[in-house]
Amino acid sequence: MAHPKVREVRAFVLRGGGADYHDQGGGHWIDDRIATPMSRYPDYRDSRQSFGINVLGTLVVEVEAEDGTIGFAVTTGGEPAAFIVERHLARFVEGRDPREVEKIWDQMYFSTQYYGRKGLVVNAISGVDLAIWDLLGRLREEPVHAMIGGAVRNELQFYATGARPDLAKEMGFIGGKMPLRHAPAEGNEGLREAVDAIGEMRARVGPDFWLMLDCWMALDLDYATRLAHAAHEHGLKWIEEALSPDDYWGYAQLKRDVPKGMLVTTGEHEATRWGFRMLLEMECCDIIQPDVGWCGGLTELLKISALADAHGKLVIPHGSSVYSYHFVATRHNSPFAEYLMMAPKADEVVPMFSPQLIGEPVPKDGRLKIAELDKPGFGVELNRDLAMARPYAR
Ligand SMILES: C[C@H](O)[C@H](O)CC(=O)C(=O)O
Ligand SMILES: [Mg+2]
Repeated sequence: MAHPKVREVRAFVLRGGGADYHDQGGGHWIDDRIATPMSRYPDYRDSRQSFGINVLGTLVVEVEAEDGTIGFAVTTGGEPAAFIVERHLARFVEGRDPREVEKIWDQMYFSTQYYGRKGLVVNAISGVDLAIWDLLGRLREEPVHAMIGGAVRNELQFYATGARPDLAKEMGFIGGKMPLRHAPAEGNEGLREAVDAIGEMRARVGPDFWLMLDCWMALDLDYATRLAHAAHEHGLKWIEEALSPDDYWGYAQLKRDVPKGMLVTTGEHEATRWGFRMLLEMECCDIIQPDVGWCGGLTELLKISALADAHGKLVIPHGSSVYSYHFVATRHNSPFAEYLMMAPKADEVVPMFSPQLIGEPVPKDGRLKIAELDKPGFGVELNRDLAMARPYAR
């Protein structure tokens, strides 16, 4: 059957929120004091922007077919990722049938393996892969979830990440994940403050609401274990990304040492089936949290998810808005999704990738009907009123 080939791949850079959700203005909870691996340096403790968390900005990838249909995706990676897309990856997509997602992915990954494998390069690959899936959906007039097996439920349920799990509860979410503010360099006093903050939040949300803690790679094994035990009395459901993503051994030990009933989660900074194989085979966690815009795209997430399923583990993707929702709809081992509270005070539900996407669905009462995803591709449009640069146009 004839199918339009890809005419051109284009990579743009955009600033200000959106897919680079850490690129927010002043006063946003996400740039408040949050524990990070850089917290060991007092100069970089108060704001993650101080050490450059938002230097990259958003990457927009467009893939245009010969008939003029354009698929697109947004992720992080900014200008360096735009270079990789235009000057390296585009050659494996242009002139190709977009249905060859496997071959294209394979060629993008193995041609960059000598300088890639994780991080920025796989981030760039993810952007191209998602844009191809969006293009395929538009060409076939099918939502992405229908092309990857179809929805297994009628609606998605969400937990919310943000500074105010108490408000998330009022908004109908099934749980709230709060950021950890203090890192090991701040000593036992910081640990006590962290546990008190969890206790205070528990008092506000009551005994049954899921309460989780995001540690953004800030801890060492000893501190994470002590924190987990101290937080257990406040019914902490899971401790997330406690350690460096490279410390598989530490995660395996932490999972053995946390109090019974507390879950260990990680994986938002992990990539590809090979990275997740380490987490799964070494029994590092209970839930893996790949970010579809960083882990290798949807083509790779499907493999990661099958691997997790075979290990009896849940896949709850990190953030990623519609790019996650279409996936979560289709997998029994993804029973709920994350919603990142992008309102500066975490006090209202706003589109996660605002202002970059138009028509981005948001949870209502902590839920989203799959019918809202029933549009071609990922079902969103790019806000073309925003200033986009194409630094590496060919
Ligand atoms: C709140 C966390 O520090 C981070 O910004 C987001 C994240 O890790 C998550 O949503 O999970
Ligand atoms: Mg996290």
